[in-house]
Amino acid sequence: MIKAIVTDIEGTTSSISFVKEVLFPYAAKAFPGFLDAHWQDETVQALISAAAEESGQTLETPEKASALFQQWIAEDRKATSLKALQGMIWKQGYQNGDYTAHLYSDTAKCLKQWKQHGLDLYVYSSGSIPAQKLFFGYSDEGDLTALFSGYFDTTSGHKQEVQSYRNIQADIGLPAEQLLFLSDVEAELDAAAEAGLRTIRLDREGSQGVSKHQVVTCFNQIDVANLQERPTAD
Ligand SMILES: CSCCC(=O)C(=O)COP(=O)(O)O
Ligand SMILES: [Mg+2]
Repeated sequence: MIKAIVTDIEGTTSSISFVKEVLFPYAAKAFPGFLDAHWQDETVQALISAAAEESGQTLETPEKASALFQQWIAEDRKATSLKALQGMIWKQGYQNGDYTAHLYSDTAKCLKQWKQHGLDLYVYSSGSIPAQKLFFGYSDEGDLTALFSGYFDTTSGHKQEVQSYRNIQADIGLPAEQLLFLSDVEAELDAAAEAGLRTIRLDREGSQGVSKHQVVTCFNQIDVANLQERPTAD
């Protein structure tokens, strides 16, 4: 039996456009001011050092660092340092009421039903864990953080790598075949399946074509009461 669900955010619980057209531009615009104000903070400096190492650049001024992060945002780079800094910047936007996090109309209802059915719920996103908590804490449907038993980000590994799902499975502490991973990205689902997880692809627009995985267009189509485990290969 499936005992826990691990869900992606962008394209799965929530629209890609909210992330790309609201969150990313907000962070890009706020980066220069944020880095000016927090340049001496120990945590920020550690993240700048990580970004300098990853990029091979010397980031000795807030201006140089801002330029790099703005380039990475434009490229949708999933760098852990960028994601941590974005999370810090988005906090202010959520707290000011500049936006709430988009959820598809079925998301909150189904997450609540699945939880009520006895399933443990987890998030796995490239957004940092603090950013994920803000996302579900300030969602269109209010604070949903109580529904989740845990959160995973790129500190568990990148989403298209098999080892990331092995790490997550070990942290959750359930056999891989009792975990269901939901995502809109085929390569993420392939990696999760290779680690032994059950997978379902979300095709929210109904336009993504063929998949090796079960495909649904909304969470309502996932019948958790009848979800079979992935057969174990032996
Ligand atoms: C925590 S919301 C912002 C998500 C984000 O930064 C991102 O890059 C989207 O990644 P996902 O793994 O959810 O597709
Ligand atoms: Mg996604």
